[in-house]
Amino acid sequence: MTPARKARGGARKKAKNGARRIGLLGGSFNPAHEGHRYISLQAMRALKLDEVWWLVSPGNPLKAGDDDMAPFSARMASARAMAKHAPIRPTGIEKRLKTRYTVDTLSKLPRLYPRHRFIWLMGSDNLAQFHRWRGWRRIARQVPIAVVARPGYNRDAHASPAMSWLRRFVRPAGQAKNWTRWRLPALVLLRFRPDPNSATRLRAADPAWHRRYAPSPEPGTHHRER
Ligand SMILES: Nc1ncnc2c1ncn2[C@@H]1O[C@H](COP(=O)(O)OP(=O)(O)OP(=O)(O)O)[C@@H](O)[C@H]1O
Ligand SMILES: O=C(O)c1ccc[n+]([C@@H]2O[C@H](COP(=O)([O-])O)[C@@H](O)[C@H]2O)c1
Repeated sequence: MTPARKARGGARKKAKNGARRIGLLGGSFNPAHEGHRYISLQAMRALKLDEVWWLVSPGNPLKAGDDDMAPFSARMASARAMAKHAPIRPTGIEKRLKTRYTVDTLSKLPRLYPRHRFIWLMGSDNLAQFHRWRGWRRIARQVPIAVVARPGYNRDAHASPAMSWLRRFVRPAGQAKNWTRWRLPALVLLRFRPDPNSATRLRAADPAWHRRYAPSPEPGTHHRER
């Protein structure tokens, strides 16, 4: 091999090895909670990630019309507060890209971030209804998927229609750090200490939670004291 060719090969190798390893946690974050933070940090360790991106959804297609969905700005603000001082990046990229379906988001990301490698993270509640997502088999061919066990959902997830197809692609959790080398589809099941936090529970305790994140009024628009 000529020295120039060797150098080119070396550069290519470096680019591949230097790729950022990103976990994508899509969600409504209505609101963000400790469970999101906990599973993100645990997944970072288990999958040797550089960062976890929280894709704050402009609107989950399966939750369209839910009247307890807070405004995007409040959900985003709660995600920013919950992600503080952690290698977690809340992002409104789906709003910017105008994508609502995960399959569409995932087909755009590689062109925008050619030096990043992505793995999709989700709780087992989402695996239980994954067969209802648009193009779910295509999603499994786009990125590896890591499913995090969630109290109360694991049985349904394992018996789910999606799992009856995905089961043959399950990889051992002990090999989770090798996910960038997996042939797709590939699914890994991660078990951490079960985390009982849920946004449903938080909304039940404080339905007006989003008011805490309401934008402050423009100067001069607040009510005068009587
Ligand atoms: N405690 C948890 N354990 C495991 N996964 C979780 C947990 N909380 C949230 N997730 C996962 O994080 C992602 C985003 O979750 P989401 O924003 O819908 O929060 P949620 O608590 O599930 O909300 P809701 O109760 O409104 O359905 C989903 O993949 C969900 O499965
Ligand atoms: O693409 C779909 O058909 C689809 C259907 C349901 C949910 N999702 C995605 O799943 C993620 C979790 O949503 P949620 O509302 O359960 O937090 C979020 O990124 C949604 O956009 C995606």
